Amino acid sequence: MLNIVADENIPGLETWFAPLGRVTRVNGRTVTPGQVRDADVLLVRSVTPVGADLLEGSAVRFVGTCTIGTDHVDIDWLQRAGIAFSAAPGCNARSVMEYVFCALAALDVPWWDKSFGIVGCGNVGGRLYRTLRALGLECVVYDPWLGPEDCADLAPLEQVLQQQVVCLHAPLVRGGLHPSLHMIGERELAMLGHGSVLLNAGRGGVVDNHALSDFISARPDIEVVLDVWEGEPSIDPGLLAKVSLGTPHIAGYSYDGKLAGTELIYHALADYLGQSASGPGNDIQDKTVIDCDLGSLKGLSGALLQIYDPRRDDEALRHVALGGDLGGGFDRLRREYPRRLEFNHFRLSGHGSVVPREVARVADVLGLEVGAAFAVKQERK
Ligand SMILES: NC(=O)C1=CN([C@@H]2O[C@H](COP(=O)(O)OP(=O)(O)OC[C@H]3O[C@@H](n4cnc5c(N)ncnc54)[C@H](O)[C@@H]3O)[C@@H](O)[C@H]2O)C=CC1
Ligand SMILES: O=C(O)C(=O)[C@H](O)COP(=O)(O)O
Repeated sequence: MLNIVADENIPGLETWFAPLGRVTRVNGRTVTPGQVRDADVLLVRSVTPVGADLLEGSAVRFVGTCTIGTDHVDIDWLQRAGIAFSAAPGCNARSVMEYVFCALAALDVPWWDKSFGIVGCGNVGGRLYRTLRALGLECVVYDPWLGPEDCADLAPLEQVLQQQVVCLHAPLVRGGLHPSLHMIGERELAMLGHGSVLLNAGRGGVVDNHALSDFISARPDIEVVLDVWEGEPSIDPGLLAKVSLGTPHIAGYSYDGKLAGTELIYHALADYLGQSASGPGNDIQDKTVIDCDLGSLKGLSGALLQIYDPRRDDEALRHVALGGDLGGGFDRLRREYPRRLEFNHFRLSGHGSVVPREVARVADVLGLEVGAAFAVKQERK
């Protein structure tokens, strides 16, 4: 029987993988070579460094990470060792995009009236870019691997950093032509415009956290939102104290996104094993009704917070920091993360009887259903 060793934080682990083999749960942060030596398959999330140190001499023939990011995996070594590898591209991209809008709503930023800069325009940044453009917002993109045929709004990094909201969605790349490690340092931070928002939901190391900490002290006009940090889970409590919103690397933690990661790796493993399998499906419920004010875009922004309010994650992280065990608390918050569903599981409804056409349009672009109780107001031209 196939021996599958897997991070215990993979949702739906037994439901999905038990039909393929015997599943042994391990702690992804502390898994040892001894625990994987006799495994055929290793399934991880982003907290497990995977390479020679863990797998040399093991029986592992397939590694799957149920995440978008792959910076924790030494893919070249796996290739040299003849070990098959799969990641889960795009699985939680919508979750991260929704985090961006909810974070802006939580900071009371009128996002429908801002210019945006995006660094890294792949599954996450690209989804955000297309949504912003569909909303009619100004948005420029820095991505050194893209050309004008991929994106009409490419711009130099300097220009991207001068927008009112700057969103970082680059992977952590340590070498090669375009390394991203500390690509946002003292010099780049100084390019941010007065009163702008800087949000990092890519990887902590893309921003020099030490430089960022000094920068925030000198520039209190900038709102910084950090979901990812250098040194996770033992992040800098001084930096946490300074940011406007700080969350424990959960931007991609919608239940849908996590489950999609599991599902993609399940199919990759089934393919590798030469099995055709449809899998067990998911148990995500139908629409929840949100009672809200849809009389204005500000009201719609408030409705987003009823779906997901990142201030709760921020408060929980600050609370564990006060307790003294920030590293342990950071991981515990992630392990015990509540089930958060994406926008398409909600129907906006509530007081008032008409919704301005613009609000209905924006809700639609964001993937939110407006309840039938509302008649969309036909504004006079
Ligand atoms: N906070 C969270 O919970 C999550 C964070 N992530 C992070 O976000 C990253 C991006 O995710 P996806 O868009 O799905 O990945 P992707 O691989 O689809 O796209 C990454 C994009 O970044 C670009 N890029 C590479 N080097 C760059 C550089 N030096 N400067 C600017 N752009 C660069 C690539 O050309 C590509 O277009 C992931 O690698 C992961 O590290 C992903 C999911 C959840
Ligand atoms: O998919 C990615 O890449 C992410 O950043 C994940 O949201 C990270 O989640 P964990 O693997 O750390 O649980």
